Amino acid sequence: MAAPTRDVLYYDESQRTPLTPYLPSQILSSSSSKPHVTLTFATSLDSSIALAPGTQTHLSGPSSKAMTHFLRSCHSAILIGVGTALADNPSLNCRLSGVGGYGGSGLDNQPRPIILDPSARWGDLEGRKVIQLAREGKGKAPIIFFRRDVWEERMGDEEFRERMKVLEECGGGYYLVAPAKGEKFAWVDILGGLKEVGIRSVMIEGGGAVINELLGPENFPLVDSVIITIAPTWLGRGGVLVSPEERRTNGVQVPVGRLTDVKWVPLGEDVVCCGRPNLNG
Ligand SMILES: NC(=O)C1=CN([C@@H]2O[C@H](COP(=O)(O)OP(=O)(O)OC[C@H]3O[C@@H](n4cnc5c(N)ncnc54)[C@H](O)[C@@H]3O)[C@@H](O)[C@H]2O)C=CC1
Ligand SMILES: Nc1nc(O)c(N)c(N[C@@H]2O[C@H](COP(=O)(O)O)[C@@H](O)[C@H]2O)n1
Repeated sequence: MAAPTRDVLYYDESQRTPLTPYLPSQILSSSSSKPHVTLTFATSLDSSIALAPGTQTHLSGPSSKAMTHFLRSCHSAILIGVGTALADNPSLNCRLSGVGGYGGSGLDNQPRPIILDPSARWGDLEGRKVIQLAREGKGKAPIIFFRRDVWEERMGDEEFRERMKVLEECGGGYYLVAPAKGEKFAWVDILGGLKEVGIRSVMIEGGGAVINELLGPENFPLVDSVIITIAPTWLGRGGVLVSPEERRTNGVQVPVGRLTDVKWVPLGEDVVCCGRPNLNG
């Protein structure tokens, strides 16, 4: 069945050009050990991505929302942490006119949702939008990254086996990783895993924990492009902050990171900041 028109987003051809230098190139060398990584999110003027932990806040205006969906159409996967999956119940598909399920054929240009859920917290798959959309042919089904030991233990449990069946029946799957620290995976392992399952480019959308990890000095070099929507609003204290851990050199506090090749693109009332990690700055 055709998608209702109100769901479909449009993003003008002329607005796409400024973003081109930050997008994954169509030809990625097979020798690259990781996919192209675009880190992207929407923030307030006081660096909050949500009003409070566990809640969803709409920051992007209509034009920057359409831009986000254009970005989704340019990547083979979208990745989020389970905190976002639980808080937002997101669709994680691309609702741009002309992509598969929204006027295009099959699942053309639909990204694969990836959820980092090391401890298997994301349950109730029947109630998840991403699962419904996969069944309706309007998006791909997710691949969940679990801790290997947690997955092995949980497979002893009937409810979890049923969950895996639901996932596989709608075309999704799972990938098992050994944690590097606590429940967390090393980002090189996550990106290596994505490459192994055939992902050539990934758009990492959040949430707070994921973004702050990637902005840290160890992981920032793994990021190829950063595309941030800044909305003209302050959310106030108590929100989900983008603020990576402080960094010290010889005991002196120094900036954590900086962008280079920067471009600012006004979109409606928002402004979009594009750049690449400045690894010398
Ligand atoms: N404004 C925006 O653009 C966005 C806002 N959000 C907001 O962010 C909030 C959610 O953020 P958080 O609670 O910080 O959750 P999160 O989405 O960053 O998920 C955190 C969880 O993901 C898993 N995880 C993270 N890094 C991992 C790693 N290296 N290895 C294995 N597992 C890992 C862990 O289980 C961790 O507890 C929500 O309120 C959501 O609405 C989320 C995405 C975008
Ligand atoms: N670009 C952007 N702007 C906002 O204002 C947001 N709150 C988000 N959140 C991210 O988008 C996901 C929701 O996606 P669907 O519309 O449900 O497909 C949400 O889970 C965050 O990752 N992004």
